[in-house]
Amino acid sequence: MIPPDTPNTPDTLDVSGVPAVLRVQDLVVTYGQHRAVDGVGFRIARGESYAVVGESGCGKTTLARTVLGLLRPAAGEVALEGVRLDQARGRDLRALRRRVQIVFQNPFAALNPRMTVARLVDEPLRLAQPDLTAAGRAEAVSALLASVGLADRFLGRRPHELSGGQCQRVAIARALAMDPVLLVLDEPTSALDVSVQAQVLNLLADLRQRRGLAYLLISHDLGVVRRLADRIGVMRAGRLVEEGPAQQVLHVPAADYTRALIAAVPGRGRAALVGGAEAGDEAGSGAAGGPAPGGGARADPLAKPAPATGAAAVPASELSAPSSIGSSQ
Ligand SMILES: Nc1ncnc2c1ncn2[C@@H]1O[C@H](COP(=O)(O)OP(=O)(O)OP(=O)(O)O)[C@@H](O)[C@H]1O
Repeated sequence: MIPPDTPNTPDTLDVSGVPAVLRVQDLVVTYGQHRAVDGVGFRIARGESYAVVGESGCGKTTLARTVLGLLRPAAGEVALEGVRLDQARGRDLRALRRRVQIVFQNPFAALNPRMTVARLVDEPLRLAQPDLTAAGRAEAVSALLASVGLADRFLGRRPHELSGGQCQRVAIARALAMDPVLLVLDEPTSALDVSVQAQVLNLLADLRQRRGLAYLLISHDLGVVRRLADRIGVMRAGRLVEEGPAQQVLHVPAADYTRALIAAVPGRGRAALVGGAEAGDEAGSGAAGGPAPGGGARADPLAKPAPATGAAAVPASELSAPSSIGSSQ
């Protein structure tokens, strides 16, 4: 058991007096001489959704991989519910890593094509609740699928027999099976058809409310950010250049760089960002589903292997076996 980071000064507590779900402080992550994350700090409270936005290469993925315990920082701290992830090793690290799950951009790539939906959701459940009987797990799988809007008739299907939106729902159910406190959402809708983007955004918004989950959202798409984020951190060249409540950052940005980012959102996307319902909603769903500015489909960046000379990767032996992070890449 790892002791909580010491001491819990008021500075490390959120407003409710409990440790923040995620606290990142003075974080530095390097690839050789290159500081991909350079002194970043922020915190996410229970049930809060925090978006990190910034152009390609600013360090969002590196930050996410470090929060997931896949990269070791060169300096600074990452704490989950007051427990230092950056200092954890072995079994403690694996236990902590289960508390943070990720939903990847491309749900097809994130699911083993040979497994049925039932097995895909059962797999992380076995890890999270090893004492559950087979009957208990079957019940739990059904309940998890129901929570993401999929009926039991999907249990026997494989990923190629599902739509993109259904695949993403299965990926979300897998993540939920680990009973996380924090979900990292890596461009969770940008590989999906526009018609289903809004549905998945609604599901994510709904799950957060129902389960009190916290989100770390990584996105190029300011329409998605507007829909899901309570607060926004704007990242540039490894640093946070602005942070604040979503409405404030999107409507009265303080930094020139943020203004430039918003100005770069083209046509409909910009309307979705600043205009509200009529501009970005999908069929009255209440979600902004505009296309990502510069955020078209791309390979899952979190899945890329760490280079031999790069940031310190956490050894494979310390990664928990098949989680929605592990086997899905
Ligand atoms: N494995 C690596 N080895 C060396 N340099 C890397 C590696 N991964 C990322 N970098 C560099 O670190 C910086 C941050 O990259 P990162 O992938 O974190 O950015 P990003 O904001 O997630 O970009 P994108 O939105 O395109 O995914 C970039 O300059 C990138 O070239």
